[in-house]
Amino acid sequence: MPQNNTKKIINRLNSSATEGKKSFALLIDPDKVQNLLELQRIIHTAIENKVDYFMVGGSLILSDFLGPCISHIKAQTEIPVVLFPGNNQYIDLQADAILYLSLISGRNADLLIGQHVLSAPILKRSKIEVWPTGYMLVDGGNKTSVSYMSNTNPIPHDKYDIAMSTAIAGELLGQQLIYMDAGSGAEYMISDRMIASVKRAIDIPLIVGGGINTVQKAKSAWKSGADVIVVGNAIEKNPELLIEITEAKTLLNEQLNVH
Ligand SMILES: CC(C)=CCC/C(C)=C/CC/C(C)=C/CC/C(C)=C/COP(=O)(O)OP(=O)(O)O
Ligand SMILES: O=P(O)(O)OC[C@@H](O)CO
Ligand SMILES: [Mg+2]
Repeated sequence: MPQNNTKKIINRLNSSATEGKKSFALLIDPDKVQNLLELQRIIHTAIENKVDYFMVGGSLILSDFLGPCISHIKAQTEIPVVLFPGNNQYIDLQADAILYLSLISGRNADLLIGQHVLSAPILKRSKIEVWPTGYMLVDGGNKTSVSYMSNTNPIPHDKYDIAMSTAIAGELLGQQLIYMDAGSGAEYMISDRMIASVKRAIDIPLIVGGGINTVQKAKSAWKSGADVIVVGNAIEKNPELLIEITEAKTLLNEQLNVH
């Protein structure tokens, strides 16, 4: 059975990026959801404030909440749910799309191609949109779950040329998105200068995440060139931040004259 070739959601993401419209993805880690009531509260706030994407996933998922998280969101909204899997076990085909991550900042063959071989047939048979994504870890000051679990060295925080060359290589290899991540709960987010140099070098959308924990950091990531920012930890700690960030996004898009 063929893959869904229409790829409506990534096409929309591409158009927004081309127009310069900024987007916001809320990352939900199924293991951090205490109960369905709490999940319901965050989903409700996210829908009310019109987040652009839900991302669901983690480096290590121990709970049985991945499926219920996705079905709860899907039951209430058309906002796309995008899987953000740490490995081929964390796939749930109820999601609308999957970040098909290849960890191009690392030299771990399993995360460059191994997990893909294991998951390719099931994805090919499904209707989920598969988004080929060059995933780049950048040092954010502390050891994060993703750097430990991936057993790779992140790109040093101030090595702009390495980041730029890696992103270009990803694009030339056919990746459709670049995701630069300082890792969940990073001490410091990716620098404005690195975001700007990567954005200038590529013609595909740029997703930035890791350590974005204030509205100022969200704005500076967008202004530096991120098309989509991803926030997880900080909203788990303070759900009000979701409202502030979505307001800042609306304002910025108005200033940029993109709606
Ligand atoms: C192709 C398929 C099916 C999987 C790809 C697998 C790859 C390449 C993964 C890259 C390495 C990795 C472990 C990514 C996980 C990134 C992720 C979902 C991070 C979310 O945050 P956590 O790392 O769970 O942070 P916490 O410590 O805050 O829970
Ligand atoms: O949890 P935070 O630090 O917001 O990071 C989000 C995401 O980029 C992690 O992979
Ligand atoms: Mg996690």
